[in-house]
Amino acid sequence: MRLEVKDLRKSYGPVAVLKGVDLTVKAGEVLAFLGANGAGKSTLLNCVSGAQDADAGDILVDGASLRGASPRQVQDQGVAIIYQHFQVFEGLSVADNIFLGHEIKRGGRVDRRAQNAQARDLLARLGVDDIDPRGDLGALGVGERKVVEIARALRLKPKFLILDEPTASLSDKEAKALHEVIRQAVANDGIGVIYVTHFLDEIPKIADQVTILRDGRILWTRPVGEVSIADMTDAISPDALMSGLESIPFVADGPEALRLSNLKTGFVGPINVGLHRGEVLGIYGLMGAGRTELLECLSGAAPLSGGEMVLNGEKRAFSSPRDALTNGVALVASDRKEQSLFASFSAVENLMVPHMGRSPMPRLLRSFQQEGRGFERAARRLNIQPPNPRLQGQRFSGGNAQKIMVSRWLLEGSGVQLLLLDEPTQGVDIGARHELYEALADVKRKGTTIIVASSDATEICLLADKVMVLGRGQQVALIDNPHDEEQLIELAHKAEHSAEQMELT
Ligand SMILES: Nc1ncnc2c1ncn2[C@@H]1O[C@H](COP(=O)(O)OP(=O)(O)OP(=O)(O)O)[C@@H](O)[C@H]1O
Repeated sequence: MRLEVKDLRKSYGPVAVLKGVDLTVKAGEVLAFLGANGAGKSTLLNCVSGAQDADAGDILVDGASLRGASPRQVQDQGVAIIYQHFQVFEGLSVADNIFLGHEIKRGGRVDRRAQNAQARDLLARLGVDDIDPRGDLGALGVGERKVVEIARALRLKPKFLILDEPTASLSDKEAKALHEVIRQAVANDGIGVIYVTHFLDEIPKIADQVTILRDGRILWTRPVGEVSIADMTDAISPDALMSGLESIPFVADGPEALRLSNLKTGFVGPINVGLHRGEVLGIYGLMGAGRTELLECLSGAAPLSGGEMVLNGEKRAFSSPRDALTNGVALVASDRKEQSLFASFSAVENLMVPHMGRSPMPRLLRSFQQEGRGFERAARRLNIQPPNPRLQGQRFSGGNAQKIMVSRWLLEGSGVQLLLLDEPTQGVDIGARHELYEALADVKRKGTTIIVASSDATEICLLADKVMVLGRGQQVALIDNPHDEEQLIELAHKAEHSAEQMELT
């Protein structure tokens, strides 16, 4: 049994994105599907899943064509897709999520007992026995939520499963558990998997074959045992700057730029930390630990409910992100397509957001030429594709949208003194990730204080001068010059676990 993509082509207006793609996945095989931001991966997945129509070519499952099929028909033909953005719902039980849209009914009513029993069996087949099908999905961590999505997909007994960046916001430990679940699914049911990721380290752990999509065409497909991480990096991003990635030493100079004393917001706190100009604080914790909530409070998007924040010697509590921005504090949110990117604004307008409210000149009189040059510089620096300043924000691929969001605050004259970044490299390809680290190092050198939250312990150790570990809203550790990734992972998991125990007792 095989899923075949044959000479698939797709253009958006005059821009050809897929230029004749051929791809084969066999039953019982995991194919890692890799490519730089904007290479066309999502476009291909959307054509396969029926979400978009290809212009030419074919998609075959066991010889039967899927061209022109609706997403429902594609699902009925045995192809399931799990998107990066979660499509499970809090407020519903795990079993209700698994059976959503396909409820088991008895006498016209949902048979919860049968659903719970079948959900338990499904999870057990994946080697998972610690998720209660009756429990609310809201109580689960992100790794477990992904497992629930996989169980839901497998309930329809697909022949092929497509996973789009499934580990994007998972800790290393959660990713490992998810790999095990996928391996079980492949071993039990012989399904074929297409696995899209930007984390090259996980490829040898999960994939059998590796395919590289570059610029709308397949560059090569090879067995995983025959390629190194360097081969993959080079194929994805030939110009990537891979050497010289080192932490930049930080020397405290002058008074503190930021002091948080017993700060509380929602379930988070008390938080205590002091930072200087040019110092980088990493916030490490599992999803749900309170990282985003803390950043939102500092950026004026969520209220401060206790303690205080002192910025450059003045006590502050921002009433809105705009208020924060006026005072030199900016946040790049993790869900940029939802929260930060203006979908209908052009790329250059998105980039110029920090300057808009401040420019004394009316919009029409501002220098388009200057803005264009700013965009050109940012596009060159982070390889924003396509480098078209007039393209609407919503037309950029996920990773390129992220590059635009971060670039906003890296431009000269953005006036930012405290830069808050939530998962800044999520969805960003290997080459651009390194460019982004370099760009942040520049910002740091110029004296901007940075707080960066990430679920990637390696990234935290590389960027941060100091790391705060959060677990269920509590500050569980503050470590200077972090270098031990395992220690961070252990601390975060332990904090989560002991909080769970405390709740149970
Ligand atoms: N609706 C659209 N209109 C115009 N161009 C589009 C549209 N959707 C995508 N594109 C362009 O198609 C190209 C491929 O995008 P796609 O999302 O498939 O890339 P990707 O490989 O999934 O990238 P990423 O790793 O960043 O998610 C990009 O250059 C993008 O700007």
